[in-house]
Amino acid sequence: MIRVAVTGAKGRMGSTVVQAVTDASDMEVVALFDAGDEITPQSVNGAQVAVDFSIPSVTESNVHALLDAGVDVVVGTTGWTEESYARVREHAEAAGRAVLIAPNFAMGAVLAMKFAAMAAPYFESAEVIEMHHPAKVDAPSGTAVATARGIAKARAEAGLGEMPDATETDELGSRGGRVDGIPVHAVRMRGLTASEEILLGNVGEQLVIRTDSFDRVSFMPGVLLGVRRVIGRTGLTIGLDQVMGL
Ligand SMILES: NC(=O)C1=CN([C@@H]2O[C@H](COP(=O)(O)OP(=O)(O)OC[C@H]3O[C@@H](n4cnc5c(N)ncnc54)[C@H](OP(=O)(O)O)[C@@H]3O)[C@@H](O)[C@H]2O)C=CC1
Ligand SMILES: O=C(O)C1=N[C@H](C(=O)O)C[C@H](O)C1
Repeated sequence: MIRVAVTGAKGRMGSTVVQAVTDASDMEVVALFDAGDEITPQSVNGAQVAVDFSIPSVTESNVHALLDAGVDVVVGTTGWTEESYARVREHAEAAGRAVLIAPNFAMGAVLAMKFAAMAAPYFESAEVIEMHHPAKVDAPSGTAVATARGIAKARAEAGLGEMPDATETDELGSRGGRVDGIPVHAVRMRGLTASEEILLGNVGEQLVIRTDSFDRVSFMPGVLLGVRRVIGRTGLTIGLDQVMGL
């Protein structure tokens, strides 16, 4: 049995993870953490892997505390930067432990990011629209940032230049934010859970890649896969695709 701790255990995602781990035949929940609970070598209660779905402002410090407690970590919380990745990579390597950080654990979203990067070199224009429930505290979504970065990297490697855009005035920021030059638009709407549309355009054609999570159970197969695959690794892995052989 894999002994699992969950941080952010009372949250929307954390409580769904607790149920999924409880239902998995090869795992058991051994520790739960929420705001105010201290993560120590004692309080992790022998956990081998922790799953963090907390909040962007605390996720990095949770990961450092979990590594200090001798636990590998699977992270779904957003808000990571190149600098925080670097600090965690260094800590995990020094500790001989593993951290897997994934902006999205839903299979559809993981594949949509992959397909977008594959398609990007063949289209003049690319924009990302992410759509989420109104209780989400961060924008743009971690998934949209990762999608845009993947598109930008693929465009750069293919030698593509600036996208066509004649906009001269945009006082309201209507053209969206830019992630590595790719426009990203965020919608917050009652009724939604998590959706993303990637629009790619050429003269006379458009490709739309869309992924929808209608329920948080959609993230659970990926989270459980991450728990199983993080064991035995060392250092930092970014993206579920990296442990899926994609
Ligand atoms: N990678 C993926 O596939 C997915 C990622 N996410 C991301 O996961 C994160 C959580 O989302 P969601 O579950 O909707 O958010 P919630 O706000 O529902 O849950 C966050 C939980 O973390 C708790 N918390 C606050 N501080 C701490 C702390 N120091 N240590 C441990 N727990 C703490 C909160 O407690 P309190 O309310 O008392 O402050 C709350 O219970 C977000 O960043 C979201 O973007 C979401 C879905 C999928
Ligand atoms: O807050 C959410 O709900 C989600 N957050 C992640 C993100 O920011 O990409 C993953 C998914 O979109 C749901």
